[in-house]
Amino acid sequence: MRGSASTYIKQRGLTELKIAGWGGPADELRYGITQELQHLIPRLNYALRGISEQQRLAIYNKWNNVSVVEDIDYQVAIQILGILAAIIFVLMLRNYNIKIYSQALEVKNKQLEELRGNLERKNQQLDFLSAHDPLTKLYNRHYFNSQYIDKKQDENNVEPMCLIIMDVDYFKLINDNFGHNTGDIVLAKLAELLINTVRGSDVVTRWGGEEFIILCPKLALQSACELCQRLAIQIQQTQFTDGVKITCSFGVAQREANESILMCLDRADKALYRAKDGGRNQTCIDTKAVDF
Ligand SMILES: Nc1nc2c(ncn2[C@@H]2O[C@H](COP(=O)(O)OP(=O)(O)OP(=O)(O)O)[C@@H](O)[C@H]2O)c(=O)[nH]1
Repeated sequence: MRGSASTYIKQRGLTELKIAGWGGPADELRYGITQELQHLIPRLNYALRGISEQQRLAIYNKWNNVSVVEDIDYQVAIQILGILAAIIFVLMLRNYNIKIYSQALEVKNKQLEELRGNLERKNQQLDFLSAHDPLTKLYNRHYFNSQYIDKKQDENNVEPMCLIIMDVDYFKLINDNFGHNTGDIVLAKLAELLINTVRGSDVVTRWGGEEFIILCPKLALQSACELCQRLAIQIQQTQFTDGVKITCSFGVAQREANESILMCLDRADKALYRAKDGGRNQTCIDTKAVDF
């Protein structure tokens, strides 16, 4: 078979054919024989054993023209290595880019977090400013209006509720005699005194320049008047600043059934007017609802 493959290769001119495998000269010499000639086998074997190694190689080379090429295709290996290196490089580049991007994202996130915190603080400040008076830190008129005047009140609420309007007497003189700054200090201290004296549930509002409203839920008229007395005494006893002493006038009204807070406030205001008219430093009460 080997002889015929070799002949076939020669006949066809397949001299460039490369066969991977092993078929070196160490191969034993073999022969094929037809059945009729079997009696020649012992003699042929004897003849084969008598062939020297050199002769064997000569026979082999004559009939076996297949050369063994131990060929490793370095070009393919280099190409594969190149592709692998390129893939590794691309992956490393991608990882590097992801790392840089993540770091930049982290910085941006931190900045965003700071901005969010600042915005939240600013919003809280804005919320506070929209509801409070900056000088006294009490609720402002806008807050009182939105919470108690504009909002529909619960008409079925039968709990007593009182409104007190308090105004500083002759406050203009304090400004005139001691200066506007001193006037501001007096107002801020007065606000502190009010907050420290009323109950936690009472709502103290700076209604205007030196005018304040105290909304007292679940408080009967008598108790509201007593609160005014307590406040009047404390205010008279307080040294506000630089020996400045003040007095205040109070108007009180208890909310009638189904009466709006605005109407009740109007009655309290009228009572305050009477207190001022009656000589100041006193409390006046309005007991009946007013028709508009
Ligand atoms: N310092 C200071 N003064 C203020 C402020 N708001 C209003 N005022 C002053 O408060 C004074 C109020 O004066 P008036 O309305 O005449 O009342 P009054 O002098 O208290 O007199 P009666 O209320 O009638 O007892 C004015 O001089 C205002 O300029 C403020 O925020 N700070």
